[in-house]
Amino acid sequence: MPAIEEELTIEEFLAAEQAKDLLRFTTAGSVDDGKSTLIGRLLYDSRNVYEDQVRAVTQTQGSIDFALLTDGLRAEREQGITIDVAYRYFTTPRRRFIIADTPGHEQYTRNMATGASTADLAIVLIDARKGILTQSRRHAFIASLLGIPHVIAAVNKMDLVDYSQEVFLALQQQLAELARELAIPDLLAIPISALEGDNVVSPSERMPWYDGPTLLEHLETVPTKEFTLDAAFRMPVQRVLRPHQDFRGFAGQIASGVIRPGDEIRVQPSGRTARVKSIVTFDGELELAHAPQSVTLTLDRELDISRGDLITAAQQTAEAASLFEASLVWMQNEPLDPARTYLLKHTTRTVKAQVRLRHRIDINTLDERTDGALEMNGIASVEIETSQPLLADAYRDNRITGSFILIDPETNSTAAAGMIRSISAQAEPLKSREAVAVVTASAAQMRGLEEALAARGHIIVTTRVTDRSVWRSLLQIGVTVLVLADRTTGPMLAHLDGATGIAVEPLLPEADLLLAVLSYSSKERA
Ligand SMILES: Nc1nc2c(ncn2[C@@H]2O[C@H](COP(=O)(O)OP(=O)(O)OP(=O)(O)O)[C@@H](O)[C@H]2O)c(=O)[nH]1
Repeated sequence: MPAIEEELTIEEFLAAEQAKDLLRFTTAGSVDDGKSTLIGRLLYDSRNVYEDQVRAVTQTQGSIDFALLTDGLRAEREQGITIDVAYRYFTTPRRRFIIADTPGHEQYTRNMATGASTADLAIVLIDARKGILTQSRRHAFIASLLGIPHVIAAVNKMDLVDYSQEVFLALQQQLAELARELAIPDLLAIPISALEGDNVVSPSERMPWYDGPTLLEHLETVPTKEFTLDAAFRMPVQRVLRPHQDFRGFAGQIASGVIRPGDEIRVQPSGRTARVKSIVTFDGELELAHAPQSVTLTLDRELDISRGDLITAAQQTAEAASLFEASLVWMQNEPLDPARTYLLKHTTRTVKAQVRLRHRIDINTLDERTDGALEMNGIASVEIETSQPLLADAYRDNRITGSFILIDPETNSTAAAGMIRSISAQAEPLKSREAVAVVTASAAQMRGLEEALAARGHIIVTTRVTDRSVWRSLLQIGVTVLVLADRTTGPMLAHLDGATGIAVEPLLPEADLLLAVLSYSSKERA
């Protein structure tokens, strides 16, 4: 551990640590490429291991087994972690780091997706003797799929190729091509020897031809906040706070962007705007807040805001959509079943979702395949339709409002991680009319449907199932009438169909709730 410098009190030391910025990174490599050795070397050379941990892995001849060091640390961390990713923390004078270390070679994709979902950077290990293998391509592909902005290709075991510049340059060129092919914006190749310590923390004397940064130097200086600060302001509302009559605040974690008192915001889905009056935190009011801080906003006017709403920059709003294209990384044993309804958790909301498989991606060749099922560790392009609209962005614009997880409603376990690729322009399965009347038995169902319709710009006339005369007259004046019926009221619709000349057109035939459009059949009109 780095020694606490004499002149600092413990409080000062902790405050200094907190003030340092944080880089999250993940590591990927094939078996025996040297991932454990590299992490051990990185922690040891940057003085982030305790002496007793070092003593335990020092061999009789005095050399340290770095892989064993990592495995020891890994075993300590693995207890109680359900998914197979160990998060390891270390710090240098310039930055704090969290490594999402993904051991286990079987469930690589799933683990990598879990570990990498919040990563700023991925280290892909390559054995200098073997070159770029199918697995290296796969790791780089997953990094690009997950939108990790920075990739280090650590060309390891340079000691076994005599620290050859030619070997490295050839690999560097192939890696640059791979980066172009996968649209990875920043890929840096670094020649290292994890075992000997070359270019990991200290520059290598055996590779004087290399004039780039060492691995740690690059980790310490690569930009981290570009996404969260440059992106449009987004804050999903977690709670509405109303401790007394005079205070009403909206609490949540800022997903992206910055906010200041006086900024104009918009609340979605209602679309209403207001200005930020104050930004309240435990430590007092702020003049500026940014992702990923948790804050409470107060506004200059009363707006009806509830949990699950999204506060955005007034002019840069998210899309309200219930139909979109996404990439999925499948994470559970049972393959995707398109006939089932899954739960979809997106920021602070959970809704029901239907998933249609477009094609799977062969992760080794990157080919698209329309045969076969989407199984554990598989990646696919899918179309998703949700029961209520999400307030979402494309993943490339926002990694938080652009991502979601699918939950298996039977087991409550995570079925898949998803990234929104595009929000469909045809997210308009309802007939576009100026007004829509909704007939429903329950207020709870009503609220969900109202939101969905409002988000699509419909005007809503509310009526009850029993108010037949009301919706019949609405039909007569040409208003689209939607009926949201459940299993008890559903049969009533079937009865309608034959007896009254009103056509019933189910919109979501598979859903638990029957959503149908009513119109007079042509027979009746004629
Ligand atoms: N010569 C040489 N050997 C290395 C280097 N890095 C790792 N090794 C050796 O390669 C073997 C595999 O290393 P590990 O660190 O266990 O590799 P790994 O299988 O990727 O690690 P995990 O999958 O994380 O367990 C070990 O025998 C290491 O000593 C290197 O830079 N040079």
